[in-house]
Amino acid sequence: MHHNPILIENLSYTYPDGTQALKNINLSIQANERVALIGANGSGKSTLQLHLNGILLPQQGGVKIGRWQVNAENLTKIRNFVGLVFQNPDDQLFMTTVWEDVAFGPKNQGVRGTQLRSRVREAMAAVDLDINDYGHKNPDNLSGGEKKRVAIAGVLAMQPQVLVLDEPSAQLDPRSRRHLINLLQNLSLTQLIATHDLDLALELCDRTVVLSQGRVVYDGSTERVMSNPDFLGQHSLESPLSYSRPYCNLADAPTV
Ligand SMILES: Nc1ncnc2c1ncn2[C@@H]1O[C@H](COP(=O)(O)OP(=O)(O)OP(=O)(O)O)[C@@H](O)[C@H]1O
Repeated sequence: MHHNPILIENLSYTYPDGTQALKNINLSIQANERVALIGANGSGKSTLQLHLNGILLPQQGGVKIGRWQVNAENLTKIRNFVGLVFQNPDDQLFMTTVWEDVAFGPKNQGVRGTQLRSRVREAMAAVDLDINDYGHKNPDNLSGGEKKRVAIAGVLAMQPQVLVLDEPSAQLDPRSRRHLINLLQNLSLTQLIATHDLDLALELCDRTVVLSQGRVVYDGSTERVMSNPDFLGQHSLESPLSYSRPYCNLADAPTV
């Protein structure tokens, strides 16, 4: 039987202080789909993503990852299946060298020896970090964008089926951002990308889910929602640059 990699049904979540962060979320994502998750600050993007590898467990409703319900018993399977890249790489990097950090996940999965070394080498190459230049560095001493790339490499090294990214382009300079976009475009993995970078969403994702105050208020074509400034404005979002600047592509400008 075929299972979608992500299936969320009637999911609600309230933090201990009473903040209702998710309200009856329904979302189904197919294999190899790349979906953008957008919404203003506090709309619930991170809370939703934390449910996808069981850092938060459903209070009401359910989350299925492949064949498995997200619950305490299935956590190991879920975490091998879903790689989550946090918004802040400092929450993810804690070893004393970049090499050890990238190796941490696969080591935990029991990978050793040559296989481990090639996992680390390939994951670092994917994020364009030279293993000879960066392998021995202490992650604490890297720039924000470099840390982000190490965090992504650490997740890729576990060879997940689903990649969940929380604001992957934040802190990246334009060239690293471009590299990241190319990387994500070339990965044949199911991806859910929470982002404020709506141009990145437009470029990478045919489908966008918009959250507003804990609810899904849109699930459909990225082009369609991005070209609707009124709808975006109602949910405290701004049109991406590529739509708000009519002639950013000089070839489209009228000739006088
Ligand atoms: N640990 C927590 N305890 C209480 N409330 C929380 C906690 N974490 C988040 N919240 C609240 O839950 C709501 C959703 O927050 P969440 O971090 O999921 O939003 P977000 O869409 O990821 O925002 P951002 O774009 O700022 O990252 C917000 O109202 C937030 O204040």
